[in-house]
Amino acid sequence: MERNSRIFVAGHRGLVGSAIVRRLVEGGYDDLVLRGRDELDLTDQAAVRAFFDREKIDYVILAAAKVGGILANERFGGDFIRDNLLIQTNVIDAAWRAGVRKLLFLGSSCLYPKFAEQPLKEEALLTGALEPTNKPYAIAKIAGITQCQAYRRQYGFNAICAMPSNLYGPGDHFDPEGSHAIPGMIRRFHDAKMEQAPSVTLWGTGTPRREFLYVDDMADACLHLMERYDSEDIINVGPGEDIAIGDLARLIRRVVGYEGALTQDLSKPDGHPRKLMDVSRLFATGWRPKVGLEEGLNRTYGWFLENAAPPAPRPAATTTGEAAE
Ligand SMILES: NC(=O)C1=CN([C@@H]2O[C@H](COP(=O)(O)OP(=O)(O)OC[C@H]3O[C@@H](n4cnc5c(N)ncnc54)[C@H](OP(=O)(O)O)[C@@H]3O)[C@@H](O)[C@H]2O)C=CC1
Ligand SMILES: C[C@H]1O[C@H](OP(=O)(O)OP(=O)(O)OC[C@H]2O[C@@H](n3cnc4c(=O)[nH]c(N)nc43)[C@H](O)[C@@H]2O)[C@@H](O)[C@@H](O)C1=O
Repeated sequence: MERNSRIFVAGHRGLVGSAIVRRLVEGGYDDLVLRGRDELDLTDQAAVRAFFDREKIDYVILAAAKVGGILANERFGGDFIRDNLLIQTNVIDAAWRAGVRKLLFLGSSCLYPKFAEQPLKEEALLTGALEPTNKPYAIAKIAGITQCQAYRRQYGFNAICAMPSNLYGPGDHFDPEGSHAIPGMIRRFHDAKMEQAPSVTLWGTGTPRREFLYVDDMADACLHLMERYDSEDIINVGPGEDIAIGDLARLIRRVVGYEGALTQDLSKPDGHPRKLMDVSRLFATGWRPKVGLEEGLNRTYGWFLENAAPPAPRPAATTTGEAAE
């Protein structure tokens, strides 16, 4: 990608999209095309076609999608499959029709079978039953990968597909119910600290393991792949190490500075028992992550405090009716 290329970052306000914009600006790319959902609804095929006809885009990084944690995926599967099929089908097709030179599509490690051999090689895709909690989302994403591969074979369209591990960092969503594990736990430990609550509830058994990549490393990997990767084969993107959810919770408790107890809500789903990916294909291209989990959590909590923390609870009124000191 040349510094003056016209680059459309779809989903530029999201966790990944905003990190990609930061990384592009840092790299001196000065012709970024950014459209929020309010300006361009990517589920609207006519609007997407008209946008690509008008804007003469050179490169597309598709970081727009309907995304959420395990509970949101379990509860709103219709939204997840519909919106993701529409967004990706519209953008990939319109980009090809408009002569876009290269497009990056983002899958996810949760597309792999629930019980595939670990660490997960890219060849494991479609070799076994999916995890039920995010099957609608996973089926949509697998369709997106298949569309990219079919457009490369039939039309010579240079679309590549990355499979990110779980991601976290500045710009994440901290809603305690709909978010992913790290932002959800940061929010709950923070709220418990502010309210001096005696304990925090952990979803599920805490035994599943997850691989977490800091979002600025993800953004760096996206640019690396846009510059160096032109294969139809999917490519895993992650740090190549994972952590048990229970250990993650204790680490986040320390980062937030909460001193209460941990309880479990076994009514919440565990999801995949593990989905550690084999990242040797990525590492063979010379890329490595830079931000470890504890450092990433500290940076994320700092961003949360600056940008997303709810107002501190008002001190309880004293008997004289004035606020306590
Ligand atoms: N977060 C994670 O742990 C992982 C994410 N991924 C993938 O990375 C990509 C980005 O995810 P992430 O950044 O976390 O998601 P976010 O929810 O943070 O961002 C998604 C973005 O897509 C935009 N969007 C959603 N629907 C539409 C629409 N109809 N029209 C236009 N824009 C739309 C949102 O806009 P708005 O802000 O207006 O809602 C938002 O900016 C996705 O493809 C996801 O599948 C893969 C693995 C892990
Ligand atoms: C990212 C990727 O993968 C996602 O699936 P997931 O990895 O299972 O998502 P998750 O981060 O929400 O949960 C991870 C684990 O953590 C446990 N857990 C504990 N406490 C909280 C908690 O407070 N919130 C959440 N969300 N999970 C918690 C939770 O029970 C589960 O065992 C897809 O939805 C899909 O979005 C996708 O692409």
